[in-house]
Amino acid sequence: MVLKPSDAAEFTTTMTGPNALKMDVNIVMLGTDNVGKSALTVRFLTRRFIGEYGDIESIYSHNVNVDGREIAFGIWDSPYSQERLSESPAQEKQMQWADGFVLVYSICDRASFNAVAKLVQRIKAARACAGTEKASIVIVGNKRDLHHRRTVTSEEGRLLALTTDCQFYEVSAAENYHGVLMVFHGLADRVREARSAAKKPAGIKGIVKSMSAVFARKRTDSL
Ligand SMILES: Nc1nc2c(ncn2[C@@H]2O[C@H](COP(=O)(O)OP(=O)(O)OP(=O)(O)O)[C@@H](O)[C@H]2O)c(=O)[nH]1
Repeated sequence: MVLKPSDAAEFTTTMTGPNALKMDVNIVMLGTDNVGKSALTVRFLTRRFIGEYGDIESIYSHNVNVDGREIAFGIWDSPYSQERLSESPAQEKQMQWADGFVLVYSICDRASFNAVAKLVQRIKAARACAGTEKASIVIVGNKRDLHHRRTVTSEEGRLLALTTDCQFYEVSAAENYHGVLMVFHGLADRVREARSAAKKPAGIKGIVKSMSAVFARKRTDSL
């Protein structure tokens, strides 16, 4: 099913608990032009690589069953525009809607890699500012089949992911369905973990806080 971005607010993000058997995951695809955002999306949705994708902005919905758990993916794929990579009302809307982000660069295009590095920081800052749960981000180096034209090494991609607490995959939307599947399933796992962590009490600080609350209540009770 394809929705228009204007339907984004109506596209529910309900979730009945981190261990529920059904889970909704909204994903935004970001990256500079021609890196393969649409190719990755279409590969995941249809298992096919069709070569040319046009410039239509869409939100796709796609249900899959992973290890007995149903995941309802919403995937927002928009053609590259400078506006989407910088602070803007359009980006704000995507930030609020998204549970996770797939940040795509081409291994043959260093500028696209640099743009991903900036995007990671921007997303983290926006989430921290909004006080929402930790951003779940997957960094994807696409066009692995074009290794003879590579300008970004695998190590650089891996290091960026390691230092920014993101997941990392190098894939070829053109040649390998399984790698693309791993990207989306991996991101769904991260989203589930982030939701579980957000529900847990805040470690030792949380325990001290709740004990203080109990003792404070006892003191007032005995007065
Ligand atoms: N060789 C190769 N080409 C790819 C791969 N993925 C995408 N392409 C090609 O790269 C071009 C751009 O792909 P798109 O999926 O349209 O890229 P996009 O990031 O959505 O681009 P914008 O819509 O401009 O933002 C197309 O010609 C694709 O066929 C890949 O893994 N390998």
